Amino acid sequence: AAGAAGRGDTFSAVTSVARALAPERRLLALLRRYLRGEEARLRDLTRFYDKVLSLHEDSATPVSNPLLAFTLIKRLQSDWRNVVHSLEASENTRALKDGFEKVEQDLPAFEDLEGAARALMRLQDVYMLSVKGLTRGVFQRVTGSAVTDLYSPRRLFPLTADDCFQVGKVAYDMGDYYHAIPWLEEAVSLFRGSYGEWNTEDEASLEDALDHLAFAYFQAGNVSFALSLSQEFLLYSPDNKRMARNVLKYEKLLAESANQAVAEAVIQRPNVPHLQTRDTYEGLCQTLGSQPTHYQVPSLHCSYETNASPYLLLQPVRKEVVHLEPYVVLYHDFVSDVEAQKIRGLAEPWLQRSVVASGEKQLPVEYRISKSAWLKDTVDPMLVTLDHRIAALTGLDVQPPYAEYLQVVNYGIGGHYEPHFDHATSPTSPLYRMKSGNRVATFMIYLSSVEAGGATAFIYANFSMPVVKNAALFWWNLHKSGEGNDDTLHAGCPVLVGDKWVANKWIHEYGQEFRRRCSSSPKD
Ligand SMILES: O=C(O)CCC(=O)C(=O)O
Ligand SMILES: [Fe+2]
Repeated sequence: AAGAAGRGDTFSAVTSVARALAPERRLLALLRRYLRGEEARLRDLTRFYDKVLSLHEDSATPVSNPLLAFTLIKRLQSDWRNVVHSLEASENTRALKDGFEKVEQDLPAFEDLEGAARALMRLQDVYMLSVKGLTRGVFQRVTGSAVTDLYSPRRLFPLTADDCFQVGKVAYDMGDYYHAIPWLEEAVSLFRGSYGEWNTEDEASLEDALDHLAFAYFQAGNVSFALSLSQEFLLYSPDNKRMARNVLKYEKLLAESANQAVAEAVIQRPNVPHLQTRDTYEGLCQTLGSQPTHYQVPSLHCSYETNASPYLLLQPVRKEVVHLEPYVVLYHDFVSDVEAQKIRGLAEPWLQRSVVASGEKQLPVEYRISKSAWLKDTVDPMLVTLDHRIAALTGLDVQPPYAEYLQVVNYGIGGHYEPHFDHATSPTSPLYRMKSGNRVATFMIYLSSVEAGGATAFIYANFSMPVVKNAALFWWNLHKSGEGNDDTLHAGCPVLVGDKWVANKWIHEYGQEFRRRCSSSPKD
């Protein structure tokens, strides 16, 4: 089916995560059938066992009874053989495995596990969340001694030792010990607490977690932690030669450095090269909605926009000027709940992993985690109505090719769009293929609310807009001269909790000549 999540394509949109509930329900039905089968089998074995046992427990078992003698011989010659060689257990297992194979092509792939683990680490970084808290199922920011709940879930979903191990392992395998350490710490501490209990579904054990954590500490320059974790490992697996060699190596290193003062290595968060603006960006994501209000800036105001349009005179839209340079406005209740839901529904079957322009190509990237779909006006008459409304509000021509089709976006787990420009910054950009110039303006509609996170942050303009369901955000990307306005650098913050949907209408330069006068001053 169109839009069905392929393997490795589940984590990048919350809708596709939701779709993964279906195969799990099939697996549950399969396991229930298996358990019923095994219960029946064990009940029958228990019946046979009890029957034979009762014959033996009767001290006066009269072997002289020819009937009893016959059944004893029959049991030993035939019954026991049938019991021991019964195929039922393997038939039950076979059915379980065959059923699993049928579901298998619909299951998330390793890329999904990696993507979901990286999402947790991204949320941990951007919102300064405590890993210990996340493990317990809470979203807490810990700064010094202050603990703030960023979101209080109605029900806690704590993580297991093996869950934490898998997150840590994804970081570990990328050589990212900064993130590997806290997650493996949680894994070790949870595995210690339940030592001796084994869960069938677990991939890892206390030994695995100790092994990885010891090496991560060693890589991070903390030899004494690496040593004590390795020694603990040897308590459980004394015959492991590799670990015994590591212990000797760590002891030697510590003895050598005992005379010199060792500076405790402080491990740095891995740097993302394309994100120089990281600190500002993350600050804006954390302080959701830090836009100045009109009380602070008198020229920012609220009004009912009619724009002399007959359409808007009938139904004015409440307009809030959010920022002046660059000029950003928010139109409240631009769509209704029904319209927002309709647009999401129209797009859903066509959602594909979002791409970004990279040179002349379009590629999926780690810094944009979402799925999106393009909706032509011909898909539904409601989209034409929407275009008319955008045109009435902005005074711009949004007919193709002067504007792009509507791009509907659904964010994934920790989904985000790191700081970027909507307009092309290189003459070879695929955006110019429409031959109607650059993206002069963005009209972005919030089609959902979110529980936490997911604000739209304007980095250089230094404000962020929290998701306001049904509202639309408008801004000019280009100066009147046609030059890109660098102050429009903006981002979609990672979604902490929720299913975030937006729709973009990108309006191009051509066609607007008489609607927005040009100017040779780049400042306009
Ligand atoms: O989701 C957001 O808040 C921003 C989205 C955005 O900037 C984009 O899609 O170009
Ligand atoms: Fe954007």
